[in-house]
Order: sequence, then C-alpha cells, then structure tokens
Amino acid sequence: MPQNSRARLPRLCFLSYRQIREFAMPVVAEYTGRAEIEVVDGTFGGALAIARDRLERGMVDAFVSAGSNASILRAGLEAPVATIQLGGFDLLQALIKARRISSRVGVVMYGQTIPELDAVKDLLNIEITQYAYQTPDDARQRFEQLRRDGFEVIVGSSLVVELAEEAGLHALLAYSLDSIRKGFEDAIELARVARLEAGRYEQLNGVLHNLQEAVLAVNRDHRIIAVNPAMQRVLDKQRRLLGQQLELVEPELSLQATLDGGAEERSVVLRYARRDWIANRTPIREHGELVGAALTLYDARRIQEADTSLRMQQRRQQNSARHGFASLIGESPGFVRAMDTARRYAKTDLGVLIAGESGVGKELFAQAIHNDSTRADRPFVVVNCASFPETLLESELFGYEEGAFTGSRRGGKRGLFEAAHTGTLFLDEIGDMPLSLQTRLLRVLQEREITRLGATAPVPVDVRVIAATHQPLEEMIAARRFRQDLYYRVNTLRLTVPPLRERGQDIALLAQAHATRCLQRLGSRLDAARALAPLLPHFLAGEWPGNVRELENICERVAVFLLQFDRVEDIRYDDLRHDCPELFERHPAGTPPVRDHVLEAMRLAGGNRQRAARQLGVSRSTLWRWLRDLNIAGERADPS
Ligand SMILES: Nc1ncnc2c1ncn2[C@@H]1O[C@H](COP(=O)(O)OP(=O)(O)OP(=O)(O)O)[C@@H](O)[C@H]1O
Repeated sequence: MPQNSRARLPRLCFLSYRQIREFAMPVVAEYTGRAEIEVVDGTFGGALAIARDRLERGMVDAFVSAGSNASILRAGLEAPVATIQLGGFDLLQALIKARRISSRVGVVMYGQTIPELDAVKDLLNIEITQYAYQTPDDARQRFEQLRRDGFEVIVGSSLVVELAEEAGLHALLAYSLDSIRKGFEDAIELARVARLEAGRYEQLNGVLHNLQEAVLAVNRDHRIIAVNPAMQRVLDKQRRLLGQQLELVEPELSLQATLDGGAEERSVVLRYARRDWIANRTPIREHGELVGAALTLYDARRIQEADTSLRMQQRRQQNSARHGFASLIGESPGFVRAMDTARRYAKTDLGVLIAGESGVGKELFAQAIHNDSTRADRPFVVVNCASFPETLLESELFGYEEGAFTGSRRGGKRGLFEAAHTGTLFLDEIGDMPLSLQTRLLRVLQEREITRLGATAPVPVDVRVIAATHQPLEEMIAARRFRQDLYYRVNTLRLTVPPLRERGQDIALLAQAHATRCLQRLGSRLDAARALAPLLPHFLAGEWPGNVRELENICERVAVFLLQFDRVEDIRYDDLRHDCPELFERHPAGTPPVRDHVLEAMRLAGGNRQRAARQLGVSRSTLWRWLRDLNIAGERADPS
C-alpha cells in the first residue's frame, strides 16, 4: 500500500449512461471534497471493460453505478460496486411529472417489474404499462412495443430514457438526486472497507512474500489462490499460477486428500524436483467450513543446516571444548610423547581410548584432540559414566520420547548422543558403565544410529567417541565387567597419560603456572615463581594421587595463603603447614584417604559433592567412587 494511502481520498468511478451522468452532476460536485471521482460513460460490456482497465491500473477503490450497469459490474468484477437504488418515491415523483404530459405512461425498468405500481395507477388516475428488461435488446423491444401502442411519455432507466429521446418521445429518469447521493455514500463506505481489507491483504502478502518457505493455497476447486515467490521458484514455472488448477500444474503436489478428508498433515518428507522437502498440508477453514487447503514446503537441507547451527549454538552454551594443545602444560618425556600421539590422533576421525589416573588431564587431552580435528567447530559433549545411576545414564545418553516413562518430560528429551551429532562425545569413566548399557553403546557405535527410549524409529548420528578410563579395562574384561567387543571398538586408538609423579619436571611447571593464574585472579602482585620457589621441594616430594587436579587445588590454597603478603621477603612459609598440611604430609598414590578425611570434607562442604571433591583435590567421579567404596554415599548416586 502506498504510504500516503490512509490520508488519500477514496477513489470512486461513477460508471453510467450519459443521461444519468448529466442528471447526477450536481451530486458529483457535492462529493468532490470527499472523494476523487472519475465519471465515465459506458454501458454493458463496454462498462465492464472500462472498469477492469481501471482496476488493473489500480485507479479505483469502488464503483458507483445504477440499474443494468451495476448488475453487470457486480457480476463481472471482484471489486466493491455501490448501486444507485431506485427509491419508491423516485418513481412516484417521475410518474407525477409524466402525468402532466400524458395520462398514459410507459414504465421500463431493469430487472423486475414493480407490483406496487398497480395501486399507484388508481391513485394518480393514470394508465401505466410497465415492462422489465434484462439486456439492451430486450429494453429496445419493450420500448418499441410501447411506442407502437401509442405511449408518448416513458419513465425508466437511463438506457430507456436514451431510446425515448432518440425516438422523439418524452422521457423521465426514474431516479432522484437523493438516491444518487445514497449511492455515493455507499460507495465511500465500500471504498473505506476495501482499503482496510487491501491493507490487511498487503500485510499478509508481504509476510508471505518474504517467507523462505514455499507456500501455496488452493480453494475448494483446487484453483491456486495464493502462491509466494519461494513456491514460484520451487515450481520453476514462468507462467502465472494464480487461478490455475494445482492438479494440472503439478499433480505431485496435489492437495486432494486434504480437501477430501480435511485432515492436517505435518512434517511429511516429500521428494520433489530431485530434492527432499518437509511438507505441511493444512486445511483452510472459514467459520468452521472447509474452503481450501494450503501447502508449505521447507527445504530439508535448510532444516538440517538450522539443526546444525542450533546444535552449535547449544554447543557454545554448554557443549564446548575450551582447550587446545596450547593449554596443555608439560615438558616431561612421557607427557610430550602423549602430546605427539594425541596430535596424530586428532588428524583421524577414529575412536580414542585415553587411559590414565584420575586428574591427569584426560578430558583436557580429549578437548585438545577435538579442537585439533575437523570437528573442531562442532559440539563437544562430556558425559561422566560414573556420575549417573544406570537408568539415568541410559536416558542421558540416548534421550527419550514423550511418555516413555513416568515423569518423562513433555516433548521428550534429546540424548547426549544427539547433542553431540557431527561432533565429539567424551565418555569419561567408561569402565563404570553398566554392562547392559555397554551393549547398547556398542550397537550405537556399530550402527551409527540411536533410538530414543520409547521410540520406534532410529535417528542417524555422526559422532566421534573419545572414551577415558582410570581403570584397567583388560582386567575388567577378564572379570567379565567390561565387554570385550566394546573394548575393541573404543580402543581403536589408545593414549596413555602418565601420572604426575612420573612427570617430575612438569610438577614445577604446572604449580608455577597455576599459582600465577590464581594470584592474578585474586589481584595479588606477588611474583608467583619467586614466591613458590621455596615450596617446590615439597611439591616435588608429593605423590599426587589426585594428579594435576590435586596440584591445582593445593596451588589455589597456597595462593590464598600468599595473598596476605605484599612482598616475597615477608612470606612466613611455616604458617602454610597449618593452612595447607597436605603439601607436607602426602598419602600414598591411588588409595583413597581414610574414611574420616572424606567425611570431614563432605561435612565442611555442607554435603555438596562438587565442593568436597574440590577440597579433596579429586574429580567428582573419584569422590563418588570413594563415597561408594567407603559406603558413605548410600543408595542414591546424585549427579550434582
Ligand atoms: N597438562 C596440563 N596442563 C594444564 N592443566 C592440566 C593439565 N592436565 C590436567 N590439567 C588440569 O587438571 C584438571 C584435571 O584435568 P582433567 O579433568 O582433564 O583430568 P581427567 O584425567 O579427565 O580427570 P578424571 O579422570 O578425574 O575425570 C583440570 O583442571 C585440567 O585443566
């Protein structure tokens, strides 16, 4: 709609015979302030052609016309037409005038005869003969008949008046200026409503026009009543589609079933024009009655792309690998070897099994491999198999359909395998996976598709699995606690990250790097390397059962201790024995600390396992295992 259309006057086209036009000119003059009025003479077919021309050129909002012209315009145009109606008084006035000329009056009107004239006849004491006509020929014949019968005065529509005048008879137009006024009032109102509708239609059309989805709609007769540019491109048809029968244009896209059954079909996969589409077929109802149907086609590739970017967006939020090889600190020969191996593995797309004690950096290696692989900008999803009870782990990994079990979420839930689609799934502590789930996992790895709990159809997934274990899987196989076939699957490439106690030179590096980071974060200006130097022998003497995580934990406590000193020279190292006794008395590698130690940590952390694990310098899963082994955890394993 043009911008100033609201302010613009309604545009009317007054289409009439010359006689009525001449008669109506005073009214036209009255209305020029309220409407732009084009006055055109035209009759029957000619009038229709003129009207169509005006409409096509967008020059008119509503037409005003009388008698036969009005009927023809109404039948032939999809535009508002106001009819100048013949009022009862109009005809009476004309008859009174006619009586002054002759007592025999002929009346010829378009449409139907007027029965009430019989009563008027007696009242006015005149002879009235009336005819109705449908076509100009008809009118002419009726008029000739009256002339032959000796009528000298004729009352009627403008066509009849014209004929009478040509024949030299008296003629009176059966309309009054008031009925003309009424016609113009109606036309202005019709134009206003038409403008409102046109505005709404244009808005809707604008939306349809800009939709990426291809949309078309048909009416009950299968004729296309709306088609957007996207659909026009899909159909690849140059010709005009509006008004065509969909069945003939494109039988493959038929909406027959929707129009017959009135049922809606959503997300149907359709192969058309050598492409896959997701189609929706929807019935269109007006006041509950089926009046047509709509077809929407979404390009399946676009949906896949959107799905990927959605997954990537989610990945950015929660499933991301922050670290690359550059974040890995270590120069000891065993560590450098592991780095080189991992770098080579990153160049492949094969499964990797990372072995190593808790806290050695297995997850960090997995992130680095992912970030150095072709899947780098895809999701990296972590699942710790030791942190979930069996049933929960199953639904976490594979997801579930709505209603799969009591308490399942509405709409179901996507599993971590699906979340990791096109990326990497890091299965930490795979040795803790229950046997039944190992079987399911093996099937997924072999078939590369998952079936959500409660679902029937599998969904293909493209996931690289990197697994990690601190347990000797070979021994577990012998004890029948780990499936041998799954072991071969996940152990395609193997990486062993050595424990910290075997990486003497890395201990100092890591301690310094981490203490520096902590001090900076805490706002201290102390030189971390100098401040830490006197402590290094203690660091190096440690067994580090919790490996790098434990070392990080102790560094944090040391940093908090150092915070009170502004200068290295002022540091009272002896006081640290109180704040950080672990640095001075170490427990043997791999064995859990005594039960009381764990209980105390849990108590101090207010039962929060994450905090307690941090306090103890072990991972959450290690703490979980300790709690289980020391029979502290009770029955329920809480993943929080
Ligand atoms: N070489 C390293 N350089 C820097 N930081 C490291 C290194 N190795 C481990 N870390 C840090 O140590 C902590 C533990 O690492 P990570 O979680 O990767 O160990 P993990 O072997 O996966 O442990 P778990 O088996 O208990 O899950 C993390 O904060 C990690 O950033």
